[in-house]
Amino acid sequence: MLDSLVSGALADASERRAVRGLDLVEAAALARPAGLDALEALAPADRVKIIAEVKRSSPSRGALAEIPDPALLASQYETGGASAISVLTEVRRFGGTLADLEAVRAAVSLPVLRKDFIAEPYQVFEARAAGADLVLLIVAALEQPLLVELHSLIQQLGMTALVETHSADEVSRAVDVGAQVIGVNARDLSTFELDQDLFGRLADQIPSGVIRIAESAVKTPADVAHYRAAGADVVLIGEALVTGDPVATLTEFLGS
Ligand SMILES: O=P(O)(O)OC[C@@H](O)[C@@H](O)c1c[nH]c2ccccc12
Repeated sequence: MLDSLVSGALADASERRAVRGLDLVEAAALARPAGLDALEALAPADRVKIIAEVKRSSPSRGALAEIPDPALLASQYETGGASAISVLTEVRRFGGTLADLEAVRAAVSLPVLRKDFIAEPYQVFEARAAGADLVLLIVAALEQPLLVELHSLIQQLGMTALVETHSADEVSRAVDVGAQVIGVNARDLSTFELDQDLFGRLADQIPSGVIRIAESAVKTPADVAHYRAAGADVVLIGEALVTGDPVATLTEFLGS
């Protein structure tokens, strides 16, 4: 499944590139005002932080919410106390677009994450051109040399990579590239199985000084507390926020 998500995302990127070539996207990326400091926004604090996700659907859960106005949802996330906004830009299975990300960028003053299946430099330039401050890199989808290349391009463009892992081996690969932000996804992107205890098993392997993010499977304040107790600085939440009242849910989760 992960392979087909990546190849779909690359096919879509190559269609976009046929319309708007690498030179144009690169120029647009370089013309953007400097991005926001995601490392500062997500820095460990005496309370847990939340990255709130704009997510219409997913291959494992199907349709979640229509989200006719992603900018409005993102503003509600900001009001509710989110520290950053994640925007799914994958079209085929998640129903997102880069236009969603641009709209969100214009509506909030928080760092914005491009959540997609990034596997080539063109997609990184697109992210910056659309106003992203953070870009997701999924270790399981990338050979190490490509992970190194994309990670360094993200940094050169003044952005921060959220390097996503799902095993001890992947955490060491993330540490090897010098990741400053490491996520552990409770969902296995090949089988879609959830393991909420995976974060706790891997957290000790993430060096201190690196921001630790627990991703997926948060439905209740107790789930937030569970990840916090296991050492999460930040929790990334999608479904529970798009299917509930965003401000009330965030307020409740941040109080936990
Ligand atoms: O909706 P949830 O269970 O709160 O999960 C959010 C987020 O972690 C999930 O959307 C996600 C984590 N890593 C990904 C990689 C690609 C696509 C989606 C994801």
